[in-house]
Amino acid sequence: MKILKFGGTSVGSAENIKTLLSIVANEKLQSNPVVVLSAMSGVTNLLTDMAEKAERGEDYNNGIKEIENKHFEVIRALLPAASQNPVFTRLKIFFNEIEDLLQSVANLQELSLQTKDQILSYGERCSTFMVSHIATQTIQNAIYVNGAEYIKTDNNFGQAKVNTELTEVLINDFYQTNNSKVLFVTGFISSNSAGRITTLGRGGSDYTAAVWAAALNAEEIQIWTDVNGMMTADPRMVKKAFSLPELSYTEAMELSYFGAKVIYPPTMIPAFMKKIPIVIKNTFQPEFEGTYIKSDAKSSNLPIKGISSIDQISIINLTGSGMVGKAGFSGRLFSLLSREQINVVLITQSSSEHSITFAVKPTDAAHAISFIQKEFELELDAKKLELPEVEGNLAVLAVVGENMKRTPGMSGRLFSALGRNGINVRAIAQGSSEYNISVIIGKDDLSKAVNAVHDAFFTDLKRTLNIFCLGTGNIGKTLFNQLKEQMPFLASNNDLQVKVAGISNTRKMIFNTNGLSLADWESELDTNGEPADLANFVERMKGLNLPNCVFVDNTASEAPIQYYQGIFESSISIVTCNKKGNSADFAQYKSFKNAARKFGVDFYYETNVGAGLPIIRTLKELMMSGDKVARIEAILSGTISYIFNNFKGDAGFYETVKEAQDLGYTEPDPRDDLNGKDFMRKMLILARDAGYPLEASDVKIDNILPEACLNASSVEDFYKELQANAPYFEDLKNKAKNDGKVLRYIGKLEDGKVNISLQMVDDSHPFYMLSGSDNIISFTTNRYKTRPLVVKGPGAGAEVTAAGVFSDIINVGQNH
Ligand SMILES: NC(=O)C1=CN([C@@H]2O[C@H](COP(=O)(O)OP(=O)(O)OC[C@H]3O[C@@H](n4cnc5c(N)ncnc54)[C@H](O)[C@@H]3O)[C@@H](O)[C@H]2O)C=CC1
Ligand SMILES: N[C@@H](CC=O)C(=O)O
Ligand code: NA
Repeated sequence: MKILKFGGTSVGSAENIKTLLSIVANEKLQSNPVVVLSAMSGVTNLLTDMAEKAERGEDYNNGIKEIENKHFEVIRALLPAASQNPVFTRLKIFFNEIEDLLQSVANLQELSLQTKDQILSYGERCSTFMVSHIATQTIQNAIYVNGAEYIKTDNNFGQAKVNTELTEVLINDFYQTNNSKVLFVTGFISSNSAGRITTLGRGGSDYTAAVWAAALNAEEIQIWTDVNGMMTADPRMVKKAFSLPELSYTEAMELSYFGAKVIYPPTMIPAFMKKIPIVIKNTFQPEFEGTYIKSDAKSSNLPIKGISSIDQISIINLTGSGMVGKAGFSGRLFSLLSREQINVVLITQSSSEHSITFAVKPTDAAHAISFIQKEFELELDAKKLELPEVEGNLAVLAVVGENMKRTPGMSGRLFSALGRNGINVRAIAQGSSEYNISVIIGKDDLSKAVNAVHDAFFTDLKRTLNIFCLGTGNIGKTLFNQLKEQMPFLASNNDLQVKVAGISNTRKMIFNTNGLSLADWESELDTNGEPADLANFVERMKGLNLPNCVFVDNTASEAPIQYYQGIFESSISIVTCNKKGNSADFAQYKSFKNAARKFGVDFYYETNVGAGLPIIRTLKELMMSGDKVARIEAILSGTISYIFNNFKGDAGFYETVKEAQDLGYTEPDPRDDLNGKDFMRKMLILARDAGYPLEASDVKIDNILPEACLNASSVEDFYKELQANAPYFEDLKNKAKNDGKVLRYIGKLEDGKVNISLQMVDDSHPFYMLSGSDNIISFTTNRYKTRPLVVKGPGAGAEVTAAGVFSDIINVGQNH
């Protein structure tokens, strides 16, 4: 025999009651279930509200009308007219009794807990009477049972304690003579030895179900609610939360203690004691298997079962020498708090015994402090104890699961997820059961923390990276295309989901925490974007406080650089192809590196040198393993490389530069390429990464342009000057050709000095053979001494650059 308990929403409307009855009818095919019902959703609140209004002498009549309508609407919808009258009549009697009670409350302007229980009891009585009567239409032998008559309690109105022995006898006696029937039992309500109504407190209908199940040794309790069982986290906070197929009783207890509102486990203890399995089912999706809570839950391979949280908590810190070595101190403290009915959520004590921290509900904090001040007055006066301090605006996050037991690395995983996301942990507690690790963090960080921790533990799910992208030009646009194309690949091969949470260019900006569509981000930005505002873009990114966050700078602008430091400080990683940051003054370059390290995030800029070619990471890996760079020789301007590779035969210089620009090789301002500045930036970044604290002014640059071209005040003028100076470039070309050589613009770092020079090289030079926008770099180091390490390939262009930015982003993802 099974106990089926339905919550408020399941009896909340005609439609839902129909579903409920079909579930009961289906169960009846196996055996007659005992059905426990709650009040219709909203009714208990209405009754409470009316009772309180009556006590204050306010008008409460609208409430009765509302309750009446709720029930009558269902009756009219589900019963044929001829069968409605007996139900109307009985409910009318109930409503009259409620009115009488409220009238006496109003007369006395006093609401005792006893009277309140009496008033609240009508919620379950009305719903259960109504549903049982409707049930008789389709279910044979359905009867109404006032559960208050069989659950006997003490006189603790509002939260009565069950007299188990007596209750079990009464339930069994009743059941013996009625087991051929389908019993519809009121949840939540009970009675004392004098027969007065009492109630079972929070989760009371679950309690009723558990008490009946224990008394009758039921084979299972089904809790029918409106969600898919117990989930790994609150689905309103964590979109990726999923339903758990099985949990142990302990895990269910731990998960529910902090937050998961599906059941209130203390009420299930009678069932736990008798090892009766509990299954949480969804009335609105009956085919869903549900979550099984049982003593022999199959051990799953999930590292944890879930993450629960409380978003409102305060902590109280007690410090002082008076505590050291005093065995009775914490005993006194916590018996005081328990005596005063202050619920302590979590406790930590440092091993020096110099301080105790405990967490309470914010509404209890002030009381706790004043009780402590009274209790420890002597110690406070003698300065053996400091005045207790309260800290508010905090939250608790707890990871829960029996698999954590004796598994090293669990707390490591928790804290590194929190650390990488810049979440400061105020206090920590781990039960010695090792089923639960709880941390106290800032309330504003809770959602970010729960999501980051969920990603860190449930690694079979796709981890989410939230990226905020600045720049939608040549590179930015190409990156979005690549991301769009590679999404399915990333999901299946890297378990990674990249969400573009914000985009800005110089005109407009837009945000979407669910991820902007990569198919139509452009029209989305145009039509729904707000005017761009860089400071605001950065502030909003920080304010959203999303987990696993990356700022991607695809501009050529100096403007974003001033925000890098603050972005790192907010524990947000940066990926950039923009060289302006790393090539400004050395102190700033250094401070970015330090900030990224200090705040535990990544700063990746592979495309600063040689676009997607693995140059920065090659150098970094050499340096990390202790190698020393003796010399770097390199061609690092894709634009100039392209020009020298194609400025041949009849080709004109001006036309070749134009081609390079059209192919997407040049900087937004092509003068930056031709005047050597872009090359200089790359050499400077390499030299710095190789350990030389150089400034831009330390780099000597051979100029390849005539004065007039260098001085051009606009790009348009620049191109005009290139045309006007055609003979100069023709001359250069012919000179090289006549000597059987090619033109090469080569950068060199040696003995800590950097220069970039125009050279004519013959076919014996390793840089002779290049084509397209090829870059080449050769590293001579302690280990690569006689033959250098060489990297060569296309060093400019939108596809290869965006690909480099893309792989930097993926690398950040791998570190999460
Ligand atoms: N083209 C190439 O082969 C390579 C380019 N790069 C770098 O890529 C970067 C981007 O180049 P392109 O895409 O060609 O430039 P672009 O001029 O096509 O696009 C730049 C984008 O940045 C936006 N932007 C500029 N300032 C901004 C600000 N303050 N706030 C918001 N948005 C702003 C612009 O609106 C535009 O959407 C440059 O830093 C360049 O050095 C790096 C390696 C190779
Ligand atoms: N404009 C640059 C592109 C890469 O940084 C170049 O030509 O090399
Ligand atoms: Na590179």
